[in-house]
Amino acid sequence: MSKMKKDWKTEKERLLRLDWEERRKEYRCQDYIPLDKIPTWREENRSNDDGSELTGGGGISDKVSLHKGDITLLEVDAIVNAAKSSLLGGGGVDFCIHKAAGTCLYDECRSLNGCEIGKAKITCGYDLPARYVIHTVGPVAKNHVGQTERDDLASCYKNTLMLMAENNLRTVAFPCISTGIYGFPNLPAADIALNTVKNWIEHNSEKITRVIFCVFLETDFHIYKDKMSEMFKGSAASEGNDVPMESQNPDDDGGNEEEGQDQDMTESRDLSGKDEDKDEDKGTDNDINKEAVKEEEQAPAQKADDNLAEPTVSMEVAANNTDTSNDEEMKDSVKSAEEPDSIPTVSIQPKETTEDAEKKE
Ligand SMILES: NC(=O)c1ccc[n+]([C@H]2O[C@H](COP(=O)([O-])OP(=O)(O)OC[C@H]3O[C@@H](n4cnc5c(N)ncnc54)[C@H](O)[C@@H]3O)[C@@H](O)[C@H]2O)c1
Repeated sequence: MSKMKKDWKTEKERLLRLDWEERRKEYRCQDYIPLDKIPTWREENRSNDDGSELTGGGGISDKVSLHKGDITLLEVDAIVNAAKSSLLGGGGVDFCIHKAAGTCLYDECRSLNGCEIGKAKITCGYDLPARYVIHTVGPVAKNHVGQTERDDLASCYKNTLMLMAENNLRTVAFPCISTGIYGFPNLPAADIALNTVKNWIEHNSEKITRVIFCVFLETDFHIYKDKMSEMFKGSAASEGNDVPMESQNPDDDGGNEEEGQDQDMTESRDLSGKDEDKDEDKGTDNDINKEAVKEEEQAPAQKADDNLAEPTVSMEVAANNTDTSNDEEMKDSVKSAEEPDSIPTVSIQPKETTEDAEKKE
């Protein structure tokens, strides 16, 4: 039975008025993960192997978590989408978020007129357990990481956190931005993510309760675990004097911020076309980062409501989705995801546009 088409503005207003209890009745998936089920780094790593108390990093280790799993299940103020510049959905985590949020997310994204690399834009979370989605566009690195790519990736994390603070949101989950299709090597990406977030929390700790690094690949889990163990090891006496995070990648400076650079949180690269080799979305989706996609585990099924079978969306399926720069195809692929157990693996004939539908009413 076709569902009544919801107007995203009305739906957004209604949902954002609800408290958590009422919101929970609206989640598409009932196996959501509440924040209190995600331990902080300190809670999870009470002591070192030799039993010594893990300290250092001051309050930061009480404000960050490492979580391996599907970001669409996390019940936080906002989850971050590694989006494409059109914001009209695609594959990977972008596909999973749109699929779990429903078509209102797509409709609101269309009203945003895209997003520049390194910048961030916010929408409602709709059917997700997260109240909001912050969409950010990472750099296309294709395994080439120059200063531009490092700065752009750092800007994704900084601008997302800025947007969180501007909207008085306090709990956020990040995927490993740009490390999938956009081909940013996992190690330097993790360095940049952890150092940028750490620097931001050090200057804004009263504005944030929790930052969750939500990894999906086993590779990333081990990279983040090692780096976070390093970052938060040390005596109380050296509080705030964390071990600097050097990339283990010899030819990478790890994106460590210059002293004082982290004061300017709104900085993102000037996109006036100065950077000829910047190749935003053209052909990027053909550069599927085969390594990352090969290792992908099955994304946990999104439990829709009872009468929908539990489609399993693997990164492979998501990654092989036809590029949906054509917004109608994306809309259809999200819509069909709401119908019983259909996961689009081929491009779908564009149906009527939103405007056509409205004309009919
Ligand atoms: N054909 C397409 O249009 C197409 C195909 C694949 C990906 N994409 C996406 O790729 C571009 C962004 O590249 P990217 O490397 O920043 O993102 P990405 O390719 O989605 O990978 C980013 C990270 O997210 C991880 N991930 C995947 N699913 C989940 C999940 N459910 N929960 C948590 N983490 C997850 C993934 O393993 C990787 O570590 C955008 O165009 C976006 O649409 C597009």
